[in-house]
Amino acid sequence: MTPRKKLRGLVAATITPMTPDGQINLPVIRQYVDYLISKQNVKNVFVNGTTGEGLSLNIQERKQLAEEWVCQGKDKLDHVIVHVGALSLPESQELARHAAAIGASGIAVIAPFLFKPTNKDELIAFLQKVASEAPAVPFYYYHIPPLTGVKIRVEELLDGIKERIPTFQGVKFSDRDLLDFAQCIHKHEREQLAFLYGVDEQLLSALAIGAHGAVGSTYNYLGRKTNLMLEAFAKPDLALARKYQFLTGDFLNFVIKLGFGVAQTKAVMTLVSGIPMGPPRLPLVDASEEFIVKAKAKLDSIVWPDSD
Ligand SMILES: CC(=O)N[C@@H]([C@@H](O)[C@H](O)[C@H](O)CO)[C@@H](O)CC(=O)C(=O)O
Repeated sequence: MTPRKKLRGLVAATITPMTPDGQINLPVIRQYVDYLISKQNVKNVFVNGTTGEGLSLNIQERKQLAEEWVCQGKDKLDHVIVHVGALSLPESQELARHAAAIGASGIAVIAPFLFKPTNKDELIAFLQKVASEAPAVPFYYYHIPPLTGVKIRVEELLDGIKERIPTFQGVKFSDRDLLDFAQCIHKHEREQLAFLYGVDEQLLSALAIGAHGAVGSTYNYLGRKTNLMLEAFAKPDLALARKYQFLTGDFLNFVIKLGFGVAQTKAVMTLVSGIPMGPPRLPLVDASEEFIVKAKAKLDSIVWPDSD
């Protein structure tokens, strides 16, 4: 897939649909692609990331999912970014070569998080070994310290990164440290990079400091509302943009208090889209019936500015 457009705007961190017995449910991807485009106005996806349970899948499953998204997204989606990070360097390299071979429009890599890099040079060395396996594919660093425990500041990581990784194209920044994020944007203003924010409930703050877009789980089912927030911000109509952020925040605040993670995201997506996302894979367990009832009631109670 040769991207015609720069990576901008919303990117859905895709969920991995599974059958009730826990196999990946590939036939659902076609419907999923159409749903994202027609109902959520989202035309970029990030496959096999956190929301996609990428690190809980085996290599074969990850390849099959990547292929299906690229194939079903052909001439429909703008970007299919495949997350190829793994704890094992050879596995990550194999996934990178595979993503290149199938025509993914980008690859992303998370920091290894069992044996962790202890400094910037160790992390770059790992990222470089993966990126070099796909020398014609844009490369994104996936920063998610709340899950990896790797807290190397991105601002420092990016210093000189282009010399080591010529395909470096940007960062998916899933952390609340907006000072670090702002410094990345500020220091690389002149380069054609994409700084994508990954804490959906704080996206408006990230837009204010120059985020080029966002990757997140909620854009699967709140993509249309979040796109209206982006439009309001661009106008600029900050009062309206805030309304959307407060309302999506109100929903997330509610479900986070109930206990919210990938399993619950799967349940909410099934509820909203009607597409069966199935159960999560252990150690995650299904969302409770009580959670689903309460989440639905909360979503139904929200009065959005565009439905006035
Ligand atoms: C920790 C986590 O899962 N963060 C999500 C957010 O989209 C998150 O679900 C959202 O902000 C709600 O808290 C994304 O940053 C993860 C993501 O993009 C991915 O699945 O690759």
